[in-house]
Amino acid sequence: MKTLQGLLDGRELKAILFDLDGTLIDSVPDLAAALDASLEQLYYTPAGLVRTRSWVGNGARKLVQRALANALEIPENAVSPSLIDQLLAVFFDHYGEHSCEQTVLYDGVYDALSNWHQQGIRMACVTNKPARFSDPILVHFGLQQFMPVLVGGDTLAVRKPDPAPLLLACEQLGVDVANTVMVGDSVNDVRAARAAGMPVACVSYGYNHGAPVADANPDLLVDNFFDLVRS
Ligand SMILES: O=C(O)COP(=O)(O)O
Ligand SMILES: [Mg+2]
Repeated sequence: MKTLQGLLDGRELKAILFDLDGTLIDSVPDLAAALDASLEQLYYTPAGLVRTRSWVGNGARKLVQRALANALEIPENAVSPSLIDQLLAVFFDHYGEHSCEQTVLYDGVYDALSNWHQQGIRMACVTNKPARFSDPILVHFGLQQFMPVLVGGDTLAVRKPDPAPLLLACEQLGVDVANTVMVGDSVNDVRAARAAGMPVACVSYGYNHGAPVADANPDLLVDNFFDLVRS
């Protein structure tokens, strides 16, 4: 079986970058509740959990754009920016108030991060979720003590699949890209890692727009964090 260390061709594993939604936390119940409350407030039909799950992963603006395309039954690129801005503002209010109510850590995440931390592995969170929502979630679940660096979807002008957020995380951790591995749940994480020049492991249980993340050909695919530690 391949290992995280084994992905580095003999170079030492010094850092791991983690995606947030669908990798460390199951956030869709809170995202869907906030999205549906926002849609209803503006007199659109609510979207529900299953649809919301398939829309997460490209940041809050895209989530809202996809919800509007669905509600108005028009293509995503035909949704007007002013409608997106309007729903996004309402969504931010709802999600900001209720981001940690139904959200849970996936099994094994806390202990795995604690273990790697004890081994001296440096860790960062690189998510497309805006930083002001991601930070309180990391604090709520006690993960901030293991991950001193957070690069959110609005930290830079670009987001995953652009490699820049991953490169910034390495810089802030003070670790070379050559000693770093990305762990995510979607094709965006795989593309960003490839473009940054680092190997990528994926969890199979995440979101990935409703498609199996195996299709994106990660270097390692695991079903849970226990396997990621064991591997
Ligand atoms: O789309 C989002 O807001 C979150 O995406 P993530 O999977 O990069 O954490
Ligand atoms: Mg994700």
